[in-house]
Amino acid sequence: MERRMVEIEETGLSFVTEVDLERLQALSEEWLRLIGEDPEREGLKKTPERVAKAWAFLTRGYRQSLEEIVNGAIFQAEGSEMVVVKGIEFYSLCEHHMLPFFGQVHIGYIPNQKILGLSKFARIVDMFARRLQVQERLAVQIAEAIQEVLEPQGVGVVVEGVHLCMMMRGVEKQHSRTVTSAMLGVFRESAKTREEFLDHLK
Ligand SMILES: Nc1nc2c(ncn2[C@@H]2O[C@H](COP(=O)(O)OP(=O)(O)OP(=O)(O)O)[C@@H](O)[C@H]2O)c(=O)[nH]1
Ligand SMILES: [Zn+2]
Repeated sequence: MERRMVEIEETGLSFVTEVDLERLQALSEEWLRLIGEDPEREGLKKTPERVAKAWAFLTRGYRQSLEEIVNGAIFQAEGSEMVVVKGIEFYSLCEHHMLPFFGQVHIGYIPNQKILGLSKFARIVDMFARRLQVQERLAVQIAEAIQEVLEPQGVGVVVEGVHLCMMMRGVEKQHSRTVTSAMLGVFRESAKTREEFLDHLK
């Protein structure tokens, strides 16, 4: 597959990513034919191009690295009080149906001399959400990334999500919500620490 760096305007953002846009575009055109549409009709003329760009954006997490995301925003800090960043919204795609699932991520950690720039938690969430995912792995990958970057005393991640594959098809359940979590270090070992974290989420 030919991959090269391309600049993409999408969702008000311009970003450079390595993706074969022409091939994605050709495949979306074929997809339109296969579902019984006419890719030549007025409304659909630019659709394959839009779809290719949208998918480049929705899967940009594959082409990002933790190092680039964190960008050195690690600071020395005294104290070992819990830090909680909650309600970080995410949009992801389930790997079984490639349909959206979305919701919120809550992160807590207890520093071990190093703290992270607050916006970087949201960037880490997006880096793993903008891929094909299962919600369980999303929680684990976020927790492990924070562990790797900060080596904290512990980290806890809770992900709450709703899955369109369960809403607009399949079992068609509109009100079920899925909660997954990953607890590392003291968040795993100490029930008290875990409780303190979960109390913050109430
Ligand atoms: N554990 C987990 N399962 C997921 C996630 N996203 C989607 N799924 C499930 O993946 C499963 C795939 O099941 P299959 O029986 O192979 O596929 P299907 O026939 O389309 O299943 P239905 O959705 O029940 O119609 C379904 O139960 C989905 O609900 C996720 O993030 N985590
Ligand atoms: Zn699914």
